[in-house]
Amino acid sequence: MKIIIISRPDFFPGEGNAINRLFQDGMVNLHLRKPECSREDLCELIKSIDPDYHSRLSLHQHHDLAAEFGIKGLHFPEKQREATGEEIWRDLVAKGYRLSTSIHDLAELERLSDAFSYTFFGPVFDSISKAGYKGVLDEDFVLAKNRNAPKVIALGGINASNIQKIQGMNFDGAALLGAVWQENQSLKSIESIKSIDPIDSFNLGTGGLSPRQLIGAELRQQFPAAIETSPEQFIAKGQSPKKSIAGGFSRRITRDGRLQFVSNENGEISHVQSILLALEAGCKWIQLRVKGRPEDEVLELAEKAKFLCDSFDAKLIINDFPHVAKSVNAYGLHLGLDDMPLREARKIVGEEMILGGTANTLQHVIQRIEEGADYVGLGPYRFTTTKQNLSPILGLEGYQRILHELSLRKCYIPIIAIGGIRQEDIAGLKAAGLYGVAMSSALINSENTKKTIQNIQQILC
Ligand SMILES: Cc1ncc(COP(=O)(O)OP(=O)(O)O)c(N)n1
Ligand SMILES: Cc1ncsc1CCOP(=O)(O)O
Ligand SMILES: [Mg+2]
Repeated sequence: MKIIIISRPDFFPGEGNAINRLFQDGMVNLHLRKPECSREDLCELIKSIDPDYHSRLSLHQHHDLAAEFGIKGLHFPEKQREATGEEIWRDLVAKGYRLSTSIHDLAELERLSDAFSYTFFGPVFDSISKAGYKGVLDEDFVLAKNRNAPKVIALGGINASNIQKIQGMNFDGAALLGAVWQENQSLKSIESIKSIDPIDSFNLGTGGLSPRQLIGAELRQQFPAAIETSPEQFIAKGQSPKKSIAGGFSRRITRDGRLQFVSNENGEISHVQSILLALEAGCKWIQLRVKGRPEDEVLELAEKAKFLCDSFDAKLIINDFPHVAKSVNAYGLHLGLDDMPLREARKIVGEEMILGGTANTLQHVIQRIEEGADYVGLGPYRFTTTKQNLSPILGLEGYQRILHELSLRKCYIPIIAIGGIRQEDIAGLKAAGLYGVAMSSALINSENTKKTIQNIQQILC
Protein backbone atom coordinates (compact mmCIF):
# COMPACT_ATOMS: atom_id res chain seq x y z
CA MET A 1 0.00 0.00 0.00
CA LYS A 2 1.34 3.40 -1.01
CA ILE A 3 1.62 5.97 1.80
CA ILE A 4 1.87 9.61 0.79
CA ILE A 5 2.31 12.48 3.20
CA ILE A 6 0.84 15.89 2.38
CA SER A 7 2.38 19.06 3.76
CA ARG A 8 0.46 21.45 6.00
CA PRO A 9 -1.28 24.10 3.87
CA ASP A 10 0.57 26.91 5.66
CA PHE A 11 4.31 27.51 5.98
CA PHE A 12 5.90 27.27 9.43
CA PRO A 13 9.37 27.72 10.92
CA GLY A 14 11.44 24.52 10.81
CA GLU A 15 9.21 22.94 8.16
CA GLY A 16 12.15 21.98 5.94
CA ASN A 17 13.81 20.19 8.86
CA ALA A 18 10.60 18.35 9.68
CA ILE A 19 10.32 17.20 6.07
CA ASN A 20 13.98 16.11 6.01
CA ARG A 21 13.34 14.15 9.19
CA LEU A 22 10.41 12.32 7.60
CA PHE A 23 12.51 11.41 4.56
CA GLN A 24 15.37 10.24 6.78
CA ASP A 25 12.91 7.99 8.56
CA GLY A 26 11.82 6.28 5.39
CA MET A 27 9.05 8.44 3.92
CA VAL A 28 8.97 7.82 0.18
CA ASN A 29 6.78 10.62 -1.24
CA LEU A 30 5.71 14.01 0.05
CA HIS A 31 3.23 16.32 -1.63
CA LEU A 32 3.91 20.01 -1.19
CA ARG A 33 0.43 21.49 -1.10
CA LYS A 34 0.33 25.17 -0.21
CA PRO A 35 -2.82 26.67 -1.72
CA GLU A 36 -2.28 30.22 -2.99
CA CYS A 37 1.32 30.36 -1.80
CA SER A 38 3.80 32.67 -3.49
CA ARG A 39 6.47 31.23 -5.74
CA GLU A 40 9.17 32.80 -3.53
CA ASP A 41 7.87 31.19 -0.31
CA LEU A 42 7.62 27.79 -1.95
CA CYS A 43 11.10 28.22 -3.40
CA GLU A 44 12.50 28.97 0.06
CA LEU A 45 10.89 25.87 1.53
CA ILE A 46 12.23 23.63 -1.25
CA LYS A 47 15.72 25.06 -0.73
CA SER A 48 15.53 23.98 2.92
CA ILE A 49 14.76 20.38 1.90
CA ASP A 50 17.81 18.19 1.29
CA PRO A 51 18.34 17.97 -2.53
CA ASP A 52 18.66 14.20 -2.18
CA TYR A 53 14.92 14.14 -1.57
CA HIS A 54 13.76 16.61 -4.21
CA SER A 55 12.88 13.95 -6.77
CA ARG A 56 10.45 12.42 -4.28
CA LEU A 57 8.45 15.61 -3.88
CA SER A 58 5.25 16.41 -5.76
CA LEU A 59 4.27 20.02 -6.37
CA HIS A 60 0.65 21.17 -6.21
CA GLN A 61 1.50 24.77 -7.03
CA HIS A 62 4.14 26.50 -9.18
CA HIS A 63 4.96 23.50 -11.37
CA ASP A 64 7.66 25.54 -13.09
CA LEU A 65 9.85 25.03 -10.01
CA ALA A 66 10.07 21.31 -10.74
CA ALA A 67 12.73 21.59 -13.44
CA GLU A 68 14.83 23.97 -11.34
CA PHE A 69 14.96 21.60 -8.37
CA GLY A 70 14.78 18.18 -10.04
CA ILE A 71 11.31 17.56 -8.59
CA LYS A 72 9.65 14.66 -10.40
CA GLY A 73 6.05 14.78 -9.14
CA LEU A 74 3.43 17.22 -10.42
CA HIS A 75 -0.03 17.27 -8.88
CA PHE A 76 -3.00 18.66 -10.76
CA PRO A 77 -5.78 19.71 -8.38
CA GLU A 78 -9.20 19.26 -9.96
CA LYS A 79 -9.44 22.80 -11.32
CA GLN A 80 -5.98 22.68 -12.82
CA ARG A 81 -6.75 19.32 -14.39
CA GLU A 82 -9.84 20.76 -16.00
CA ALA A 83 -7.89 23.78 -17.23
CA THR A 84 -5.22 21.64 -18.91
CA GLY A 85 -5.53 18.53 -21.07
CA GLU A 86 -4.21 15.28 -22.45
CA GLU A 87 -1.57 16.84 -24.68
CA ILE A 88 0.05 18.73 -21.82
CA TRP A 89 -0.06 15.73 -19.49
CA ARG A 90 1.41 13.34 -22.07
CA ASP A 91 4.19 15.80 -22.79
CA LEU A 92 5.06 15.98 -19.09
CA VAL A 93 4.98 12.19 -18.73
CA ALA A 94 7.30 11.91 -21.73
CA LYS A 95 9.68 14.29 -19.96
CA GLY A 96 9.81 11.90 -17.01
CA TYR A 97 7.35 13.51 -14.58
CA ARG A 98 4.91 11.41 -12.58
CA LEU A 99 1.51 13.04 -12.51
CA SER A 100 -1.20 12.88 -9.90
CA THR A 101 -4.56 14.53 -9.48
CA SER A 102 -7.59 14.69 -7.17
CA ILE A 103 -11.17 13.57 -7.68
CA HIS A 104 -14.16 14.01 -5.43
CA ASP A 105 -16.51 11.66 -7.22
CA LEU A 106 -15.44 8.09 -8.00
CA ALA A 107 -17.44 8.14 -11.23
CA GLU A 108 -14.67 10.42 -12.56
CA LEU A 109 -12.25 7.50 -12.42
CA GLU A 110 -13.80 6.14 -15.60
CA ARG A 111 -12.87 9.30 -17.49
CA LEU A 112 -9.53 9.96 -15.86
CA SER A 113 -6.54 9.91 -18.21
CA ASP A 114 -3.95 7.20 -17.56
CA ALA A 115 -1.32 9.93 -17.86
CA PHE A 116 -1.98 10.24 -14.11
CA SER A 117 -0.19 7.61 -12.04
CA TYR A 118 -2.58 8.08 -9.16
CA THR A 119 -5.41 10.20 -7.90
CA PHE A 120 -6.42 11.28 -4.43
CA PHE A 121 -10.01 10.61 -3.51
CA GLY A 122 -11.72 11.86 -0.41
CA PRO A 123 -12.67 12.72 2.18
CA VAL A 124 -12.98 9.04 3.03
CA PHE A 125 -13.36 9.70 6.78
CA ASP A 126 -14.13 12.82 8.77
CA SER A 127 -11.10 15.06 8.41
CA ILE A 128 -8.67 15.37 11.33
CA SER A 129 -7.35 18.78 10.29
CA LYS A 130 -10.34 20.40 8.53
CA ALA A 131 -13.37 20.86 10.78
CA GLY A 132 -16.68 20.02 9.10
CA TYR A 133 -15.01 18.11 6.26
CA LYS A 134 -17.11 14.94 6.51
CA GLY A 135 -16.23 11.47 5.25
CA VAL A 136 -18.28 10.25 2.27
CA LEU A 137 -17.91 6.47 2.46
CA ASP A 138 -20.08 3.82 4.10
CA GLU A 139 -18.41 1.29 6.40
CA ASP A 140 -18.94 -1.52 3.86
CA PHE A 141 -17.63 0.42 0.84
CA VAL A 142 -15.33 -1.51 -1.53
CA LEU A 143 -13.62 0.24 -4.42
CA ALA A 144 -14.13 -1.42 -7.81
CA LYS A 145 -10.90 -1.00 -9.70
CA ASN A 146 -10.19 -1.01 -13.37
CA ARG A 147 -6.62 -2.13 -13.92
CA ASN A 148 -5.94 0.62 -16.45
CA ALA A 149 -7.28 3.44 -14.30
CA PRO A 150 -4.87 5.48 -12.17
CA LYS A 151 -4.26 4.17 -8.65
CA VAL A 152 -6.63 5.57 -6.05
CA ILE A 153 -5.16 7.01 -2.86
CA ALA A 154 -7.65 7.53 -0.05
CA LEU A 155 -7.51 10.91 1.64
CA GLY A 156 -9.17 12.46 4.66
CA GLY A 157 -9.17 11.51 8.33
CA ILE A 158 -6.80 8.55 7.97
CA ASN A 159 -4.91 7.53 11.09
CA ALA A 160 -3.57 4.42 12.86
CA SER A 161 -7.04 3.31 13.94
CA ASN A 162 -8.70 3.31 10.52
CA ILE A 163 -5.95 2.69 7.96
CA GLN A 164 -6.70 -1.06 7.97
CA LYS A 165 -10.17 -0.18 6.69
CA ILE A 166 -8.59 1.62 3.75
CA GLN A 167 -6.79 -1.56 2.81
CA GLY A 168 -10.00 -3.54 3.20
CA MET A 169 -11.82 -1.05 0.98
CA ASN A 170 -9.38 -1.89 -1.83
CA PHE A 171 -7.67 1.49 -2.07
CA ASP A 172 -4.15 1.52 -3.47
CA GLY A 173 -2.83 3.74 -0.75
CA ALA A 174 -3.47 6.40 1.85
CA ALA A 175 -2.57 10.08 2.02
CA LEU A 176 -1.83 11.43 5.48
CA LEU A 177 -2.05 15.00 6.67
CA GLY A 178 -3.74 15.51 10.04
CA ALA A 179 -2.14 12.32 11.38
CA VAL A 180 1.32 13.72 10.69
CA TRP A 181 1.18 17.42 11.57
CA GLN A 182 0.20 19.00 14.89
CA GLU A 183 -2.19 21.94 15.09
CA ASN A 184 0.69 24.00 16.51
CA GLN A 185 2.61 23.57 13.25
CA SER A 186 5.03 20.86 14.28
CA LEU A 187 5.48 17.25 13.43
CA LYS A 188 3.74 14.57 15.50
CA SER A 189 6.10 12.01 17.02
CA ILE A 190 7.82 9.84 14.42
CA GLU A 191 6.72 6.74 16.38
CA SER A 192 3.06 7.76 16.14
CA ILE A 193 3.44 8.41 12.40
CA LYS A 194 5.16 5.11 11.80
CA SER A 195 2.46 3.27 13.70
CA ILE A 196 -0.05 4.33 11.06
CA ASP A 197 1.55 2.18 8.44
CA PRO A 198 0.08 -1.33 8.62
CA ILE A 199 2.97 -3.16 7.00
CA ASP A 200 5.75 -1.20 8.64
CA SER A 201 6.75 0.24 5.31
CA PHE A 202 8.39 3.19 6.98
CA ASN A 203 11.07 0.81 8.16
CA LEU A 204 11.10 -1.28 5.02
CA GLY A 205 12.83 -4.08 6.89
CA THR A 206 16.04 -2.14 6.77
CA GLY A 207 16.81 -2.17 10.45
CA GLY A 208 15.60 1.41 10.77
CA LEU A 209 18.08 2.77 8.24
CA SER A 210 16.68 5.31 5.85
CA PRO A 211 16.93 4.71 2.11
CA ARG A 212 19.53 7.44 2.00
CA GLN A 213 21.70 5.86 4.67
CA LEU A 214 21.39 2.57 2.88
CA ILE A 215 22.45 3.49 -0.55
CA GLY A 216 24.42 6.67 -0.52
CA ALA A 217 23.54 10.28 -0.85
CA GLU A 218 24.48 10.61 -4.48
CA LEU A 219 21.69 8.34 -5.69
CA ARG A 220 18.52 9.97 -6.87
CA GLN A 221 15.72 8.27 -8.70
CA GLN A 222 14.60 9.15 -12.16
CA PHE A 223 11.21 8.51 -13.59
CA PRO A 224 11.61 7.85 -17.30
CA ALA A 225 8.32 7.74 -19.14
CA ALA A 226 6.69 4.35 -19.23
CA ILE A 227 5.60 4.25 -22.82
CA GLU A 228 3.49 1.36 -24.06
CA THR A 229 5.39 -0.39 -26.78
CA SER A 230 3.58 -0.55 -30.08
CA PRO A 231 3.39 -3.73 -32.15
CA GLU A 232 5.75 -2.11 -34.66
CA GLN A 233 8.39 -1.73 -31.99
CA PHE A 234 8.07 -5.40 -31.17
CA ILE A 235 8.82 -6.50 -34.70
CA ALA A 236 12.44 -7.48 -34.65
CA LYS A 237 14.47 -9.05 -37.40
CA GLY A 238 11.49 -9.60 -39.69
CA GLN A 239 9.43 -11.43 -37.08
CA SER A 240 5.75 -10.69 -37.21
CA PRO A 241 3.68 -10.59 -34.07
CA LYS A 242 0.67 -11.69 -36.09
CA LYS A 243 2.40 -14.96 -36.84
CA SER A 244 3.47 -15.88 -33.36
CA ILE A 245 2.71 -19.48 -32.54
CA ALA A 246 0.42 -18.37 -29.76
CA GLY A 247 -1.49 -16.37 -32.36
CA GLY A 248 -1.95 -13.46 -29.99
CA PHE A 249 0.04 -10.39 -29.26
CA SER A 250 0.96 -9.10 -25.84
CA ARG A 251 0.80 -5.36 -25.31
CA ARG A 252 1.55 -5.67 -21.67
CA ILE A 253 5.34 -5.61 -21.83
CA THR A 254 6.11 -1.94 -21.70
CA ARG A 255 9.25 -0.39 -23.11
CA ASP A 256 10.68 0.23 -19.65
CA GLY A 257 10.58 -3.57 -19.17
CA ARG A 258 13.66 -3.89 -21.34
CA LEU A 259 15.71 -3.75 -18.16
CA GLN A 260 14.57 -6.06 -15.37
CA PHE A 261 16.43 -5.95 -12.09
CA VAL A 262 16.65 -9.28 -10.25
CA SER A 263 16.82 -8.87 -6.47
CA ASN A 264 19.48 -10.58 -4.39
CA GLU A 265 20.94 -10.65 -0.90
CA ASN A 266 24.44 -11.07 0.46
CA GLY A 267 26.31 -10.19 3.65
CA GLU A 268 26.06 -6.50 2.80
CA ILE A 269 22.65 -6.01 1.27
CA SER A 270 19.14 -7.44 1.77
CA HIS A 271 16.53 -8.11 -0.92
CA VAL A 272 14.62 -4.98 0.04
CA GLN A 273 17.78 -2.89 0.03
CA SER A 274 18.79 -4.22 -3.37
CA ILE A 275 15.35 -3.35 -4.74
CA LEU A 276 15.53 0.14 -3.31
CA LEU A 277 18.95 0.57 -4.87
CA ALA A 278 17.60 -0.33 -8.31
CA LEU A 279 14.47 1.82 -7.92
CA GLU A 280 16.40 4.83 -6.78
CA ALA A 281 18.63 4.38 -9.78
CA GLY A 282 15.61 4.51 -12.10
CA CYS A 283 14.89 0.85 -12.87
CA LYS A 284 11.20 0.25 -13.57
CA TRP A 285 10.89 -3.54 -13.65
CA ILE A 286 11.88 -5.36 -10.51
CA GLN A 287 11.95 -9.10 -10.00
CA LEU A 288 11.81 -10.37 -6.42
CA ARG A 289 13.85 -13.59 -6.57
CA VAL A 290 14.17 -15.12 -3.12
CA LYS A 291 15.81 -18.51 -2.81
CA GLY A 292 15.80 -20.95 0.10
CA ARG A 293 13.15 -19.23 2.23
CA PRO A 294 9.63 -20.41 3.13
CA GLU A 295 6.66 -18.94 1.29
CA ASP A 296 5.44 -16.88 4.26
CA GLU A 297 8.81 -15.09 4.42
CA VAL A 298 8.73 -14.48 0.68
CA LEU A 299 5.23 -13.02 1.08
CA GLU A 300 6.49 -10.61 3.72
CA LEU A 301 9.32 -9.49 1.44
CA ALA A 302 6.90 -9.27 -1.49
CA GLU A 303 4.64 -6.89 0.44
CA LYS A 304 7.57 -4.60 1.09
CA ALA A 305 8.77 -4.88 -2.49
CA LYS A 306 5.25 -4.05 -3.75
CA PHE A 307 5.06 -1.00 -1.53
CA LEU A 308 8.40 0.23 -2.86
CA CYS A 309 7.58 -0.49 -6.49
CA ASP A 310 4.25 1.34 -6.16
CA SER A 311 6.02 4.28 -4.60
CA PHE A 312 8.42 4.51 -7.53
CA ASP A 313 5.81 3.69 -10.19
CA ALA A 314 7.66 0.51 -11.01
CA LYS A 315 6.38 -2.96 -11.87
CA LEU A 316 6.97 -5.92 -9.58
CA ILE A 317 7.55 -9.45 -10.91
CA ILE A 318 7.55 -12.30 -8.40
CA ASN A 319 9.81 -15.25 -9.12
CA ASP A 320 8.69 -18.83 -8.33
CA PHE A 321 5.63 -18.14 -6.11
CA PRO A 322 2.24 -17.82 -7.90
CA HIS A 323 0.23 -17.42 -4.68
CA VAL A 324 2.54 -14.66 -3.44
CA ALA A 325 2.26 -12.89 -6.80
CA LYS A 326 -1.53 -13.10 -6.58
CA SER A 327 -1.62 -12.04 -2.95
CA VAL A 328 0.39 -8.82 -3.44
CA ASN A 329 -1.24 -8.11 -6.81
CA ALA A 330 2.13 -8.14 -8.55
CA TYR A 331 2.42 -7.03 -12.15
CA GLY A 332 4.00 -10.32 -13.15
CA LEU A 333 5.12 -13.80 -12.21
CA HIS A 334 8.25 -15.54 -13.52
CA LEU A 335 8.45 -19.34 -13.60
CA GLY A 336 11.25 -21.71 -14.60
CA LEU A 337 11.09 -24.99 -16.45
CA ASP A 338 11.07 -26.88 -13.14
CA ASP A 339 8.49 -24.61 -11.54
CA MET A 340 4.70 -24.80 -11.83
CA PRO A 341 3.56 -25.04 -15.48
CA LEU A 342 2.46 -21.65 -16.83
CA ARG A 343 -1.09 -22.78 -17.64
CA GLU A 344 -1.60 -23.96 -14.07
CA ALA A 345 -0.16 -20.71 -12.71
CA ARG A 346 -2.47 -18.72 -15.00
CA LYS A 347 -5.45 -20.27 -13.19
CA ILE A 348 -4.09 -18.97 -9.88
CA VAL A 349 -3.02 -15.48 -10.88
CA GLY A 350 -5.83 -14.64 -13.31
CA GLU A 351 -5.79 -13.24 -16.83
CA GLU A 352 -4.27 -9.84 -16.14
CA MET A 353 -0.90 -10.78 -14.72
CA ILE A 354 2.18 -10.95 -16.96
CA LEU A 355 3.69 -14.43 -17.10
CA GLY A 356 7.37 -14.88 -17.84
CA GLY A 357 8.88 -18.29 -18.52
CA THR A 358 12.49 -19.45 -18.55
CA ALA A 359 14.03 -21.04 -21.63
CA ASN A 360 17.51 -22.38 -22.32
CA THR A 361 17.00 -23.64 -25.88
CA LEU A 362 15.05 -22.90 -29.05
CA GLN A 363 12.58 -25.69 -28.19
CA HIS A 364 11.98 -24.15 -24.79
CA VAL A 365 11.20 -20.76 -26.34
CA ILE A 366 8.66 -22.38 -28.67
CA GLN A 367 7.21 -24.28 -25.71
CA ARG A 368 6.89 -21.01 -23.77
CA ILE A 369 5.05 -19.32 -26.66
CA GLU A 370 2.67 -22.28 -26.88
CA GLU A 371 2.08 -22.12 -23.15
CA GLY A 372 0.99 -18.49 -23.45
CA ALA A 373 3.99 -16.74 -21.84
CA ASP A 374 4.10 -12.96 -22.21
CA TYR A 375 7.89 -12.95 -22.33
CA VAL A 376 10.74 -15.43 -22.16
CA GLY A 377 13.82 -15.21 -19.95
CA LEU A 378 16.50 -16.90 -22.08
CA GLY A 379 19.88 -17.79 -20.68
CA PRO A 380 22.37 -18.06 -19.26
CA TYR A 381 24.39 -15.60 -21.31
CA ARG A 382 27.58 -16.37 -19.37
CA PHE A 383 28.59 -18.04 -16.11
CA THR A 384 27.21 -16.44 -12.95
CA THR A 385 27.25 -17.32 -9.28
CA THR A 386 23.82 -15.73 -8.74
CA LYS A 387 22.09 -18.94 -9.86
CA GLN A 388 23.09 -22.46 -8.95
CA ASN A 389 22.80 -25.44 -11.32
CA LEU A 390 23.17 -23.28 -14.39
CA SER A 391 22.10 -24.63 -17.77
CA PRO A 392 24.71 -24.59 -20.59
CA ILE A 393 26.06 -21.13 -21.41
CA LEU A 394 24.58 -19.63 -24.59
CA GLY A 395 26.95 -16.73 -25.28
CA LEU A 396 26.09 -14.20 -27.97
CA GLU A 397 26.29 -16.88 -30.68
CA GLY A 398 23.72 -19.00 -28.85
CA TYR A 399 21.25 -16.12 -28.79
CA GLN A 400 21.94 -15.25 -32.43
CA ARG A 401 21.29 -18.84 -33.46
CA ILE A 402 18.03 -19.14 -31.49
CA LEU A 403 16.72 -15.77 -32.69
CA HIS A 404 17.56 -16.69 -36.28
CA GLU A 405 15.68 -19.99 -35.96
CA LEU A 406 12.69 -18.21 -34.43
CA SER A 407 12.61 -15.70 -37.25
CA LEU A 408 12.72 -18.51 -39.86
CA ARG A 409 9.70 -20.00 -38.12
CA LYS A 410 8.02 -16.57 -37.93
CA CYS A 411 7.70 -16.92 -34.15
CA TYR A 412 7.73 -13.88 -31.96
CA ILE A 413 7.84 -13.23 -28.24
CA PRO A 414 9.82 -10.59 -26.30
CA ILE A 415 13.02 -12.32 -25.19
CA ILE A 416 14.93 -11.15 -22.14
CA ALA A 417 18.55 -12.29 -21.88
CA ILE A 418 19.78 -13.30 -18.41
CA GLY A 419 22.88 -14.62 -16.70
CA GLY A 420 26.09 -12.75 -15.90
CA ILE A 421 25.17 -9.81 -18.14
CA ARG A 422 27.28 -6.65 -17.83
CA GLN A 423 26.82 -3.14 -19.19
CA GLU A 424 29.30 -3.76 -22.01
CA ASP A 425 27.18 -6.69 -23.31
CA ILE A 426 24.02 -4.67 -23.88
CA ALA A 427 24.71 -3.20 -27.32
CA GLY A 428 25.62 -6.62 -28.75
CA LEU A 429 22.54 -8.27 -27.24
CA LYS A 430 20.29 -5.54 -28.61
CA ALA A 431 21.87 -5.81 -32.06
CA ALA A 432 21.24 -9.58 -31.94
CA GLY A 433 17.50 -8.85 -31.55
CA LEU A 434 16.99 -9.39 -27.81
CA TYR A 435 14.07 -7.41 -26.44
CA GLY A 436 15.77 -6.70 -23.12
CA VAL A 437 17.92 -8.00 -20.29
CA ALA A 438 17.52 -9.14 -16.69
CA MET A 439 20.46 -8.34 -14.46
CA SER A 440 21.40 -8.71 -10.82
CA SER A 441 25.05 -8.82 -9.70
CA ALA A 442 26.41 -6.32 -12.23
CA LEU A 443 23.90 -3.72 -10.97
CA ILE A 444 24.25 -4.43 -7.26
CA ASN A 445 28.06 -4.43 -7.47
CA SER A 446 28.38 -1.43 -9.76
CA GLU A 447 30.41 1.51 -8.39
CA ASN A 448 27.63 3.75 -9.64
CA THR A 449 24.37 1.83 -10.07
CA LYS A 450 22.47 4.90 -11.25
CA LYS A 451 24.92 5.65 -14.05
CA THR A 452 25.04 1.99 -15.10
CA ILE A 453 21.24 1.75 -15.23
CA GLN A 454 21.00 5.02 -17.15
CA ASN A 455 23.57 3.83 -19.68
CA ILE A 456 21.76 0.54 -20.16
CA GLN A 457 18.38 2.23 -20.51
CA GLN A 458 19.80 4.65 -23.04
CA ILE A 459 20.93 1.77 -25.24
CA LEU A 460 17.86 -0.41 -24.76
CA CYS A 461 14.86 1.88 -24.36
C1 LIG B 1 13.87 -12.94 -16.51
C2 LIG B 1 14.25 -14.26 -15.92
N1 LIG B 1 14.63 -15.25 -16.71
C3 LIG B 1 14.99 -16.45 -16.19
C4 LIG B 1 14.92 -16.65 -14.82
C5 LIG B 1 15.27 -17.98 -14.22
O1 LIG B 1 14.13 -18.59 -13.65
P1 LIG B 1 14.25 -20.14 -13.15
O2 LIG B 1 14.71 -20.93 -14.30
O3 LIG B 1 12.99 -20.53 -12.52
O4 LIG B 1 15.39 -20.08 -12.07
P2 LIG B 1 15.32 -19.28 -10.69
O5 LIG B 1 15.48 -17.84 -10.97
O6 LIG B 1 14.01 -19.56 -10.04
O7 LIG B 1 16.48 -19.83 -9.93
C6 LIG B 1 14.50 -15.60 -14.02
N2 LIG B 1 14.41 -15.73 -12.69
N3 LIG B 1 14.17 -14.41 -14.58
C1 LIG C 1 18.07 -16.02 -12.27
C2 LIG C 1 19.02 -16.43 -13.29
N1 LIG C 1 18.68 -17.33 -14.25
C3 LIG C 1 19.64 -17.56 -15.10
S1 LIG C 1 21.04 -16.72 -14.71
C4 LIG C 1 20.29 -15.97 -13.39
C5 LIG C 1 21.00 -15.01 -12.51
C6 LIG C 1 20.99 -13.59 -13.01
O1 LIG C 1 21.79 -12.79 -12.18
P1 LIG C 1 23.22 -12.18 -12.62
O2 LIG C 1 22.94 -11.01 -13.48
O3 LIG C 1 23.87 -11.80 -11.32
O4 LIG C 1 23.98 -13.26 -13.31
MG1 LIG D 1 12.24 -20.52 -10.67
